[in-house]
Amino acid sequence: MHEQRPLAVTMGEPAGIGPELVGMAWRILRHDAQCRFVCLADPRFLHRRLRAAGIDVPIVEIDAVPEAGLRFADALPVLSLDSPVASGEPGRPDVADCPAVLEAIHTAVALVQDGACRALVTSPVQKETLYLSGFRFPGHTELLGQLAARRGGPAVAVMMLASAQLRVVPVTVHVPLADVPRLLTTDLIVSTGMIAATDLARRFAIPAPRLAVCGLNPHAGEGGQIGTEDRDVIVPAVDRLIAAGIAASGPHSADTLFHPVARTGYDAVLAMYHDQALIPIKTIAFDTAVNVTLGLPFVRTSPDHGTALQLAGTGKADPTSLICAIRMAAEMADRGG
Ligand SMILES: NC(=O)C1=CN([C@@H]2O[C@H](COP(=O)(O)OP(=O)(O)OC[C@H]3O[C@@H](n4cnc5c(N)ncnc54)[C@H](O)[C@@H]3O)[C@@H](O)[C@H]2O)C=CC1
Ligand SMILES: NCC(=O)COP(=O)(O)O
Repeated sequence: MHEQRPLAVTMGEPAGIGPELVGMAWRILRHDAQCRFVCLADPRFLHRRLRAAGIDVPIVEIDAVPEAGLRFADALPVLSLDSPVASGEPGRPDVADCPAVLEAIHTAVALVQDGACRALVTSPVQKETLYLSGFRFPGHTELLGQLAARRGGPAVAVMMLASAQLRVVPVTVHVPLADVPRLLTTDLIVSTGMIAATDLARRFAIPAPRLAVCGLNPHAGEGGQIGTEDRDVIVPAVDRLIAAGIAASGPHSADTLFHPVARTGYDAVLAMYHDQALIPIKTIAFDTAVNVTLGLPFVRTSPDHGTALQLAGTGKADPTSLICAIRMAAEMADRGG
Protein backbone atom coordinates (compact mmCIF):
# COMPACT_ATOMS: atom_id res chain seq x y z
CA MET A 1 0.00 0.00 0.00
CA HIS A 2 1.55 3.28 -1.08
CA GLU A 3 1.46 6.60 0.75
CA GLN A 4 -1.64 8.46 -0.45
CA ARG A 5 -0.23 11.99 -0.37
CA PRO A 6 0.77 13.11 -3.87
CA LEU A 7 3.92 14.82 -5.05
CA ALA A 8 3.65 18.50 -6.03
CA VAL A 9 4.78 19.20 -9.62
CA THR A 10 5.07 22.77 -10.94
CA MET A 11 4.24 23.70 -14.55
CA GLY A 12 7.48 25.72 -15.06
CA GLU A 13 7.86 28.33 -17.79
CA PRO A 14 4.61 28.41 -19.82
CA ALA A 15 6.49 29.21 -23.04
CA GLY A 16 8.79 26.21 -22.55
CA ILE A 17 8.40 22.45 -22.71
CA GLY A 18 7.52 21.99 -19.01
CA PRO A 19 3.72 21.99 -19.37
CA GLU A 20 3.86 19.41 -22.17
CA LEU A 21 6.28 17.21 -20.26
CA VAL A 22 3.97 17.18 -17.23
CA GLY A 23 1.15 15.87 -19.45
CA MET A 24 3.43 13.26 -21.04
CA ALA A 25 4.72 12.19 -17.62
CA TRP A 26 1.14 11.73 -16.38
CA ARG A 27 0.35 9.45 -19.34
CA ILE A 28 3.28 7.20 -18.43
CA LEU A 29 2.85 7.28 -14.65
CA ARG A 30 -0.94 7.34 -14.29
CA HIS A 31 -1.08 3.74 -12.97
CA ASP A 32 2.01 4.07 -10.77
CA ALA A 33 0.64 4.56 -7.25
CA GLN A 34 4.02 5.65 -5.85
CA CYS A 35 4.28 8.53 -8.34
CA ARG A 36 0.86 10.15 -8.10
CA PHE A 37 1.18 13.91 -8.32
CA VAL A 38 -0.77 17.14 -8.43
CA CYS A 39 0.26 19.81 -10.93
CA LEU A 40 0.35 23.48 -9.90
CA ALA A 41 -0.74 25.30 -13.05
CA ASP A 42 -3.35 27.40 -14.80
CA PRO A 43 -5.68 24.55 -15.91
CA ARG A 44 -7.13 26.39 -18.91
CA PHE A 45 -3.66 27.21 -20.21
CA LEU A 46 -2.46 23.65 -19.62
CA HIS A 47 -5.44 22.18 -21.44
CA ARG A 48 -4.91 24.55 -24.37
CA ARG A 49 -1.21 23.80 -24.65
CA LEU A 50 -1.57 20.02 -24.43
CA ARG A 51 -4.31 19.99 -27.05
CA ALA A 52 -2.30 22.25 -29.38
CA ALA A 53 0.75 19.99 -29.00
CA GLY A 54 -1.34 16.90 -29.80
CA ILE A 55 -0.92 15.39 -26.33
CA ASP A 56 -4.14 13.68 -25.34
CA VAL A 57 -4.47 14.17 -21.58
CA PRO A 58 -7.71 14.69 -19.62
CA ILE A 59 -7.33 17.35 -16.92
CA VAL A 60 -9.31 17.55 -13.71
CA GLU A 61 -9.27 20.76 -11.71
CA ILE A 62 -9.28 19.87 -8.02
CA ASP A 63 -10.14 22.02 -5.01
CA ALA A 64 -8.11 20.15 -2.41
CA VAL A 65 -4.90 18.12 -2.62
CA PRO A 66 -6.33 14.83 -1.26
CA GLU A 67 -8.53 14.59 -4.38
CA ALA A 68 -5.38 14.21 -6.50
CA GLY A 69 -4.66 10.67 -5.34
CA LEU A 70 -8.24 9.58 -5.98
CA ARG A 71 -8.44 11.06 -9.48
CA PHE A 72 -4.88 10.45 -10.71
CA ALA A 73 -5.47 7.25 -12.67
CA ASP A 74 -8.24 8.89 -14.72
CA ALA A 75 -7.06 12.46 -15.25
CA LEU A 76 -4.15 14.81 -14.58
CA PRO A 77 -5.10 16.63 -11.33
CA VAL A 78 -4.43 20.36 -11.43
CA LEU A 79 -4.60 22.74 -8.50
CA SER A 80 -5.41 26.11 -9.97
CA LEU A 81 -3.37 29.27 -9.38
CA ASP A 82 -4.69 32.76 -8.61
CA SER A 83 -2.42 34.17 -11.32
CA PRO A 84 -3.50 33.02 -14.77
CA VAL A 85 -0.98 32.49 -17.56
CA ALA A 86 -1.26 35.75 -19.50
CA SER A 87 0.69 34.77 -22.60
CA GLY A 88 2.16 31.26 -22.64
CA GLU A 89 2.99 31.43 -26.34
CA PRO A 90 5.34 28.54 -27.16
CA GLY A 91 8.92 29.72 -27.49
CA ARG A 92 8.20 33.30 -26.40
CA PRO A 93 8.66 33.79 -22.66
CA ASP A 94 6.94 36.86 -21.31
CA VAL A 95 7.56 38.60 -17.96
CA ALA A 96 3.76 38.86 -17.68
CA ASP A 97 3.76 35.13 -16.93
CA CYS A 98 6.29 35.34 -14.09
CA PRO A 99 3.64 35.77 -11.35
CA ALA A 100 2.04 32.47 -12.41
CA VAL A 101 5.44 30.73 -12.61
CA LEU A 102 6.43 31.91 -9.14
CA GLU A 103 3.02 31.27 -7.59
CA ALA A 104 3.23 27.66 -8.77
CA ILE A 105 6.59 27.24 -7.04
CA HIS A 106 5.60 29.01 -3.82
CA THR A 107 2.31 27.11 -3.55
CA ALA A 108 4.00 23.77 -4.21
CA VAL A 109 6.66 24.46 -1.59
CA ALA A 110 4.03 25.42 0.98
CA LEU A 111 2.09 22.21 0.26
CA VAL A 112 5.21 20.18 0.89
CA GLN A 113 6.22 22.14 3.99
CA ASP A 114 2.69 21.78 5.40
CA GLY A 115 2.77 18.03 4.77
CA ALA A 116 -0.07 17.95 2.21
CA CYS A 117 2.35 16.76 -0.49
CA ARG A 118 5.30 14.36 -0.06
CA ALA A 119 7.91 16.08 -2.18
CA LEU A 120 8.47 18.84 -4.72
CA VAL A 121 9.28 18.36 -8.40
CA THR A 122 9.85 21.52 -10.43
CA SER A 123 9.62 21.95 -14.19
CA PRO A 124 12.19 24.26 -15.79
CA VAL A 125 11.86 28.03 -15.59
CA GLN A 126 13.26 30.62 -17.99
CA LYS A 127 15.82 32.24 -15.71
CA GLU A 128 16.50 35.28 -17.88
CA THR A 129 12.79 36.18 -17.93
CA LEU A 130 12.49 35.74 -14.17
CA TYR A 131 15.54 37.96 -13.64
CA LEU A 132 13.96 40.64 -15.86
CA SER A 133 10.84 40.49 -13.70
CA GLY A 134 12.91 41.23 -10.58
CA PHE A 135 13.42 37.68 -9.28
CA ARG A 136 16.51 37.95 -7.09
CA PHE A 137 17.66 34.34 -6.77
CA PRO A 138 19.94 32.55 -9.25
CA GLY A 139 17.45 29.68 -9.50
CA HIS A 140 15.08 27.37 -7.67
CA THR A 141 17.90 26.01 -5.50
CA GLU A 142 18.66 29.26 -3.71
CA LEU A 143 14.97 30.25 -3.47
CA LEU A 144 14.20 26.93 -1.81
CA GLY A 145 17.04 27.43 0.67
CA GLN A 146 15.51 30.78 1.57
CA LEU A 147 11.98 29.36 1.89
CA ALA A 148 13.29 26.57 4.13
CA ALA A 149 15.14 29.11 6.28
CA ARG A 150 11.93 31.09 6.79
CA ARG A 151 10.48 28.05 8.53
CA GLY A 152 13.60 27.52 10.62
CA GLY A 153 15.25 24.99 8.30
CA PRO A 154 18.82 25.10 6.98
CA ALA A 155 19.55 28.09 4.76
CA VAL A 156 22.13 26.48 2.51
CA ALA A 157 20.77 24.49 -0.40
CA VAL A 158 23.23 22.56 -2.55
CA MET A 159 22.74 21.50 -6.18
CA MET A 160 23.43 17.93 -7.22
CA LEU A 161 22.85 16.32 -10.59
CA ALA A 162 22.45 12.58 -10.25
CA SER A 163 22.21 9.67 -12.67
CA ALA A 164 22.97 5.94 -12.45
CA GLN A 165 26.43 6.57 -13.92
CA LEU A 166 27.52 9.77 -12.16
CA ARG A 167 26.66 12.28 -9.43
CA VAL A 168 28.09 15.79 -9.50
CA VAL A 169 27.87 18.75 -7.11
CA PRO A 170 28.96 22.18 -8.37
CA VAL A 171 30.44 24.21 -5.50
CA THR A 172 29.89 27.52 -7.29
CA VAL A 173 26.82 27.54 -9.52
CA HIS A 174 25.19 30.36 -11.47
CA VAL A 175 27.99 32.93 -11.30
CA PRO A 176 30.22 34.43 -14.00
CA LEU A 177 33.22 32.22 -14.70
CA ALA A 178 35.51 35.19 -14.04
CA ASP A 179 34.22 35.35 -10.45
CA VAL A 180 34.82 31.68 -9.64
CA PRO A 181 38.39 31.95 -8.25
CA ARG A 182 37.29 34.75 -5.89
CA LEU A 183 34.13 32.95 -4.75
CA LEU A 184 35.81 29.60 -4.23
CA THR A 185 36.82 29.42 -0.57
CA THR A 186 37.95 26.59 1.63
CA ASP A 187 34.91 27.13 3.87
CA LEU A 188 32.52 26.91 0.89
CA ILE A 189 34.07 23.69 -0.39
CA VAL A 190 33.97 22.15 3.09
CA SER A 191 30.35 23.14 3.81
CA THR A 192 29.24 21.92 0.36
CA GLY A 193 31.11 18.63 0.87
CA MET A 194 29.57 18.13 4.32
CA ILE A 195 26.04 18.65 2.97
CA ALA A 196 26.75 16.34 0.03
CA ALA A 197 28.09 13.60 2.31
CA THR A 198 25.16 13.92 4.73
CA ASP A 199 22.56 13.73 1.97
CA LEU A 200 24.29 10.93 0.08
CA ALA A 201 23.80 8.92 3.26
CA ARG A 202 20.31 10.20 4.07
CA ARG A 203 18.72 10.44 0.64
CA PHE A 204 20.77 8.01 -1.48
CA ALA A 205 21.40 5.34 1.19
CA ILE A 206 25.19 5.48 0.74
CA PRO A 207 26.36 5.29 4.37
CA ALA A 208 30.04 6.22 3.84
CA PRO A 209 30.12 8.21 0.60
CA ARG A 210 33.38 8.80 -1.26
CA LEU A 211 33.78 12.36 -2.54
CA ALA A 212 36.23 13.14 -5.33
CA VAL A 213 37.14 16.84 -5.29
CA CYS A 214 38.10 18.46 -8.61
CA GLY A 215 40.96 20.87 -9.01
CA LEU A 216 40.23 24.26 -10.54
CA ASN A 217 43.21 24.67 -12.84
CA PRO A 218 44.64 22.35 -15.51
CA HIS A 219 46.31 19.33 -13.86
CA ALA A 220 45.06 20.60 -10.50
CA GLY A 221 47.59 23.41 -10.68
CA GLU A 222 50.83 21.38 -10.91
CA GLY A 223 51.76 22.18 -7.31
CA GLY A 224 50.98 25.88 -7.69
CA GLN A 225 52.81 26.33 -11.03
CA ILE A 226 49.54 26.68 -13.02
CA GLY A 227 47.38 28.65 -10.62
CA THR A 228 47.48 28.61 -6.83
CA GLU A 229 43.84 27.88 -5.90
CA ASP A 230 44.29 24.10 -5.94
CA ARG A 231 47.18 24.26 -3.48
CA ASP A 232 46.00 27.11 -1.28
CA VAL A 233 42.20 26.68 -1.24
CA ILE A 234 41.24 23.15 -2.33
CA VAL A 235 43.95 21.06 -0.61
CA PRO A 236 43.06 22.51 2.84
CA ALA A 237 39.37 21.85 2.11
CA VAL A 238 40.04 18.18 1.30
CA ASP A 239 42.14 17.91 4.48
CA ARG A 240 39.29 19.36 6.55
CA LEU A 241 36.73 17.01 5.00
CA ILE A 242 38.97 14.04 5.78
CA ALA A 243 39.48 15.30 9.34
CA ALA A 244 35.68 15.44 9.65
CA GLY A 245 35.52 11.73 8.81
CA ILE A 246 34.50 12.04 5.16
CA ALA A 247 36.17 9.85 2.52
CA ALA A 248 37.28 12.78 0.42
CA SER A 249 40.12 12.76 -2.10
CA GLY A 250 41.72 15.35 -4.36
CA PRO A 251 42.16 17.81 -5.80
CA HIS A 252 41.98 15.64 -8.90
CA SER A 253 42.66 16.78 -12.45
CA ALA A 254 39.12 17.32 -13.71
CA ASP A 255 39.91 16.18 -17.24
CA THR A 256 40.53 12.57 -16.20
CA LEU A 257 37.90 12.23 -13.48
CA PHE A 258 34.87 11.26 -15.55
CA HIS A 259 35.87 8.29 -17.73
CA PRO A 260 34.28 4.93 -16.83
CA VAL A 261 37.15 3.51 -14.75
CA ALA A 262 37.61 6.77 -12.82
CA ARG A 263 33.90 6.79 -12.02
CA THR A 264 34.25 3.56 -10.04
CA GLY A 265 36.42 5.40 -7.50
CA TYR A 266 33.84 7.72 -5.97
CA ASP A 267 30.14 8.22 -5.22
CA ALA A 268 30.03 11.90 -6.15
CA VAL A 269 32.28 14.60 -7.56
CA LEU A 270 32.58 18.04 -6.00
CA ALA A 271 33.20 20.29 -9.00
CA MET A 272 34.46 23.83 -8.66
CA TYR A 273 32.11 25.48 -11.16
CA HIS A 274 28.86 24.88 -13.07
CA ASP A 275 30.15 23.55 -16.38
CA GLN A 276 32.87 21.39 -14.79
CA ALA A 277 30.00 19.47 -13.16
CA LEU A 278 27.23 19.67 -15.72
CA ILE A 279 29.09 19.01 -18.98
CA PRO A 280 30.13 15.47 -18.00
CA ILE A 281 26.77 14.41 -16.59
CA LYS A 282 24.75 15.90 -19.45
CA THR A 283 27.10 14.21 -21.91
CA ILE A 284 26.83 10.82 -20.22
CA ALA A 285 23.17 10.87 -19.14
CA PHE A 286 21.25 13.83 -20.60
CA ASP A 287 17.99 11.89 -20.81
CA THR A 288 18.03 10.33 -17.34
CA ALA A 289 19.93 12.72 -15.04
CA VAL A 290 18.00 14.47 -12.28
CA ASN A 291 18.69 17.74 -10.51
CA VAL A 292 18.19 17.21 -6.77
CA THR A 293 18.55 19.86 -4.10
CA LEU A 294 20.55 18.74 -1.06
CA GLY A 295 20.48 20.30 2.40
CA LEU A 296 16.74 21.01 2.48
CA PRO A 297 14.32 19.67 5.08
CA PHE A 298 12.18 18.37 2.20
CA VAL A 299 12.80 16.56 -1.08
CA ARG A 300 13.05 18.57 -4.30
CA THR A 301 13.98 17.20 -7.71
CA SER A 302 13.77 18.50 -11.25
CA PRO A 303 14.78 17.38 -14.74
CA ASP A 304 18.37 18.14 -15.70
CA HIS A 305 17.40 20.22 -18.73
CA GLY A 306 15.93 23.66 -19.28
CA THR A 307 12.95 25.11 -21.10
CA ALA A 308 14.03 24.06 -24.65
CA LEU A 309 12.03 26.92 -26.16
CA GLN A 310 12.51 25.73 -29.74
CA LEU A 311 10.69 22.47 -28.92
CA ALA A 312 7.81 24.07 -27.01
CA GLY A 313 4.42 23.43 -28.57
CA THR A 314 5.68 20.58 -30.78
CA GLY A 315 4.94 17.67 -28.44
CA LYS A 316 8.38 16.31 -29.38
CA ALA A 317 10.35 16.98 -26.19
CA ASP A 318 11.54 13.92 -24.27
CA PRO A 319 9.84 13.53 -20.85
CA THR A 320 12.32 10.94 -19.53
CA SER A 321 14.31 13.27 -17.26
CA LEU A 322 11.11 14.64 -15.69
CA ILE A 323 9.83 11.09 -15.17
CA CYS A 324 13.17 10.14 -13.55
CA ALA A 325 12.84 13.25 -11.34
CA ILE A 326 9.32 12.25 -10.26
CA ARG A 327 10.42 8.68 -9.53
CA MET A 328 13.46 9.85 -7.58
CA ALA A 329 11.37 12.28 -5.51
CA ALA A 330 8.86 9.54 -4.70
CA GLU A 331 11.59 7.10 -3.66
CA MET A 332 13.40 9.67 -1.51
CA ALA A 333 10.18 10.78 0.17
CA ASP A 334 9.23 7.17 0.89
CA ARG A 335 12.72 6.59 2.33
CA GLY A 336 11.98 9.26 4.91
CA GLY A 337 12.52 12.60 3.12
N1 LIG B 1 15.77 23.85 -13.30
C1 LIG B 1 15.55 24.83 -14.17
O1 LIG B 1 14.61 25.59 -14.01
C2 LIG B 1 16.47 24.99 -15.34
C3 LIG B 1 16.24 26.05 -16.18
N2 LIG B 1 17.06 26.25 -17.26
C4 LIG B 1 16.74 27.41 -18.12
O2 LIG B 1 16.32 26.95 -19.39
C5 LIG B 1 16.59 27.96 -20.34
C6 LIG B 1 17.20 27.36 -21.59
O3 LIG B 1 18.45 26.80 -21.25
P1 LIG B 1 19.42 26.03 -22.26
O4 LIG B 1 20.79 26.26 -21.79
O5 LIG B 1 19.06 26.38 -23.66
O6 LIG B 1 19.17 24.47 -22.01
P2 LIG B 1 17.99 23.52 -22.44
O7 LIG B 1 18.16 22.28 -21.61
O8 LIG B 1 16.67 24.18 -22.42
O9 LIG B 1 18.30 23.13 -23.98
C7 LIG B 1 19.55 22.62 -24.39
C8 LIG B 1 19.37 21.70 -25.61
O10 LIG B 1 18.77 20.47 -25.19
C9 LIG B 1 17.53 20.25 -25.85
N3 LIG B 1 16.59 19.71 -24.87
C10 LIG B 1 16.41 20.16 -23.60
N4 LIG B 1 15.47 19.44 -22.99
C11 LIG B 1 15.04 18.52 -23.88
C12 LIG B 1 14.07 17.47 -23.81
N5 LIG B 1 13.36 17.23 -22.70
N6 LIG B 1 13.88 16.72 -24.91
C13 LIG B 1 14.60 16.95 -26.03
N7 LIG B 1 15.55 17.91 -26.15
C14 LIG B 1 15.76 18.68 -25.07
C15 LIG B 1 17.10 21.62 -26.37
O11 LIG B 1 16.23 21.51 -27.45
C16 LIG B 1 18.44 22.27 -26.68
O12 LIG B 1 18.89 21.80 -27.94
C17 LIG B 1 17.47 29.00 -19.63
O13 LIG B 1 16.68 30.09 -19.26
C18 LIG B 1 17.92 28.28 -18.39
O14 LIG B 1 18.14 29.14 -17.31
C19 LIG B 1 18.11 25.42 -17.56
C20 LIG B 1 18.36 24.34 -16.74
C21 LIG B 1 17.55 24.04 -15.58
N1 LIG C 1 21.97 24.46 -14.72
C1 LIG C 1 21.16 23.91 -13.70
C2 LIG C 1 20.04 24.80 -13.38
O1 LIG C 1 19.89 25.84 -13.98
C3 LIG C 1 19.11 24.40 -12.30
O2 LIG C 1 18.89 25.48 -11.46
P1 LIG C 1 17.78 25.47 -10.33
O3 LIG C 1 16.65 26.27 -10.87
O4 LIG C 1 17.43 24.06 -10.05
O5 LIG C 1 18.45 26.13 -9.18
